Amino acid sequence: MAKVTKQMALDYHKYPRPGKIEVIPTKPYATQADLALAYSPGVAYPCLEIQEAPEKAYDYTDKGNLVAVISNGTAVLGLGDIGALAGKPVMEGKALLFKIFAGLDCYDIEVDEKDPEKFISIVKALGPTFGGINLEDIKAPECFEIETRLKAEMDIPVMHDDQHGTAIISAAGLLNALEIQGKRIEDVKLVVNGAGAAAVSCTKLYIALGVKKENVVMCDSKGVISDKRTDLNPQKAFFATSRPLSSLAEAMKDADVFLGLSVKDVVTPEMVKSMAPRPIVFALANPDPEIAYEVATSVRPDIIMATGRSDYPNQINNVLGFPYIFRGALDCGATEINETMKIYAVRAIAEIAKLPVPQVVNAAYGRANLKFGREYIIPTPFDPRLLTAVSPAVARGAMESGVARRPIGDWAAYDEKLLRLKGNDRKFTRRLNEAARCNPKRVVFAEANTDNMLRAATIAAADGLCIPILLGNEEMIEKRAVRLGLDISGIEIVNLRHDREAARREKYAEKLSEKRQRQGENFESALDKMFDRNYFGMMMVENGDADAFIAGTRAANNKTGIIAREVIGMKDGISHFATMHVLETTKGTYFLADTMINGNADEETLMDITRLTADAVKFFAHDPVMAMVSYSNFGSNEEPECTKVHKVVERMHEEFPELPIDGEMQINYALNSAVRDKVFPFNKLMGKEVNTLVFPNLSAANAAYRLMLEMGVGESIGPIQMGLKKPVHFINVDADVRDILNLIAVAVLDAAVLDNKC
Ligand SMILES: NC(=O)C1=CN([C@@H]2O[C@H](COP(=O)(O)OP(=O)(O)OC[C@H]3O[C@@H](n4cnc5c(N)ncnc54)[C@H](OP(=O)(O)O)[C@@H]3O)[C@@H](O)[C@H]2O)C=CC1
Ligand SMILES: CC(=O)C(=O)O
Ligand SMILES: [Mg+2]
Repeated sequence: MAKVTKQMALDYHKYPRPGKIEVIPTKPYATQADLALAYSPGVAYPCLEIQEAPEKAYDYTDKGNLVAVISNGTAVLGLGDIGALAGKPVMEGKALLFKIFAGLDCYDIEVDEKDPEKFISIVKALGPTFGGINLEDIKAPECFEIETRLKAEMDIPVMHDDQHGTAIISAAGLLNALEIQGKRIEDVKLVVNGAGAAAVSCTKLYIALGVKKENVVMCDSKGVISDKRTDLNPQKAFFATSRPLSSLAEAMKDADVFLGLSVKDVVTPEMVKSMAPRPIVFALANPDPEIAYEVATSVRPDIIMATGRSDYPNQINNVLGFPYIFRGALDCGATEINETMKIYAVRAIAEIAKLPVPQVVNAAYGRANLKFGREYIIPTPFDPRLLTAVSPAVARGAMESGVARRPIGDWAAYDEKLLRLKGNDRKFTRRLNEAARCNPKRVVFAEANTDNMLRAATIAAADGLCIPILLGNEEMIEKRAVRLGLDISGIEIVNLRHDREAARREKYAEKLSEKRQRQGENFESALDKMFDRNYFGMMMVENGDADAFIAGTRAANNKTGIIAREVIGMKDGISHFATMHVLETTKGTYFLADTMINGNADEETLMDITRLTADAVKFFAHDPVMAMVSYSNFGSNEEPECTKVHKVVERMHEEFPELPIDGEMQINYALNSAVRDKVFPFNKLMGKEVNTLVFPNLSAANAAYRLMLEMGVGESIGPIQMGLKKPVHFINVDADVRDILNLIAVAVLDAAVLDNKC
């Protein structure tokens, strides 16, 4: 599982633009008429409708899909009172999670106000904007009063996630952990460390699920909460014990369950050793738990251990709950999030962990075999079933408890809606990365001495995406890593110019000269070439010492392309290689070729590009529907540039009659099937949506994909090399880390398919 360094986290937040979220319009805005509808004068009509009937805000605005994450920064993660502004990255993070996991729009709102009364009135005044309010990282005891008042005074669901989100997720984990450990909830002795927002709510929910209050001991920063203490607020006083316990260590003796929602490192190995047989330890302080996972599991092999971290098994983090809880609540117009809804959510989450784990989840966690048990008591945040299980459960809970203003009638249609939502978040890119992680391959980075390549290689290694081999001078690479704050320990570095590589250089030179003797290559000239990182790196792939090769941020692609032809060679029956870009847009996934290599493609070259593109689209498990793009339509212009495309279309129809391909055609006809089918009813793509565009030349293809990217079209993957015998890929000079990571995934998958293993 991925380990992150400080530098990786800072870079992630800073590049390519600061922060993690943006606002994207959902309606057309291109014309004067659009603007007259979006704003004045047209906008006045929905305003007046809403004035007359306020519930119409759910029809005419984003209110029903919009959540606010609101914090005053007084208890941010386990970092304490770091202030509203410093908490913003956490709140932006939650906004991102709302969007990607549940399709909910979300604004993060950091309020610089610690006075509960003033904070309440600020949040209350924001009510008209939102469909729900997620209070976050507000310290106890103020959070209790704040939440209680806002719930009572607002007509939309308000939930303090640190209290109830944590309670719901950890309760689901607890039910499953008890089942595995063979303990009954009514019998267990529970020790809770922390008596703040999260701890109080978790313990109350556990009691609602069956834990006996007299079996609970709670501690705060001053020690055991006993009935002798005079400094207790009402929430703490509720849990005060009469047992004569003076410390956490004493309380932990013979306890069945420990729940930590406090601060790091307050639990010792001795305390865990003293617990009852088959103990359960939830050490949930973030980012560092009350006791480290390795330490607790090493002293008690019979333990079930959970933390709030993603880099250990059993992550109990409220991300498993809040997106889906708010989704369900908003979709049925719930006025609140109540106990019934919470308990329904607990049971739904707990049940998912017992079902067989989908491959995408295993792949996301680099695991082959997640299975209900000691190291898997709770679903992982990447489990796509959470949305379709938890949101309907929450909505049913709302309806049964009578708080749903817009009850769901058609559950099948609701499931459909949720399934559609699941498909919206960079599906292609995610699947690509998940598939690559199934079978990570050895990837040579010829340009490990550039910042972005080194960053990408390090992330890919940590993420289990590939096994990087860095080409270059160890000292320089290590210095660069230190400067960038990257942890490259365990990553192989090959200094191809060093004496210790002499034997390998000679072996590769022999192979290359043998292969190319009839092109005038002798051993000496080949040996010279082995001092060049591109030759050496590609020879590693050719010789089986690596599975894939990546370069390009430094070298001109046409030069590396020539080397690739010499070293790797072309696929059978193909004379030209080419590149394709995949673009993920809000309209769907598109494949564009040739975006990078063939300057003036003649008919033969275009034929190769077209064949290769059809195969490459199939490689990505898509059915190609191909338009051959030009500035003329089906022979309407007889310029050589158009007839070239026309002839390729004819040849493709002859050679591949089953392949949906047509042209030449202008881009608007390619992308608008209704207009195309109306104007050219004879076209062979009738009723089909084109997903693959082959351009007549490099200028057009390159300009098209770059134009779309500059216009903010979304994620692009490429350039994906097509036509060489082995996975050798060249990235753009201006590639950022994300581009390189995507291309690594392509290269790994390419290598895995060559190996026939994935
Ligand atoms: N994994 C997850 O999903 C979640 C984890 N958390 C984590 O739980 C922790 C608490 O969060 P939250 O409840 O929001 O914060 P609060 O500020 O509301 O509560 C913190 C509590 O920890 C207690 N505490 C501090 N130091 C110690 C100590 N040495 N021994 C015992 N108790 C101590 C405080 O005691 P006192 O009352 O005396 O000040 C207080 O009761 C944080 O680390 C947070 O990251 C929170 C939510 C979700
Ligand atoms: C996860 C979370 O909300 C917290 O640690 O505060
Ligand atoms: Mg929190």
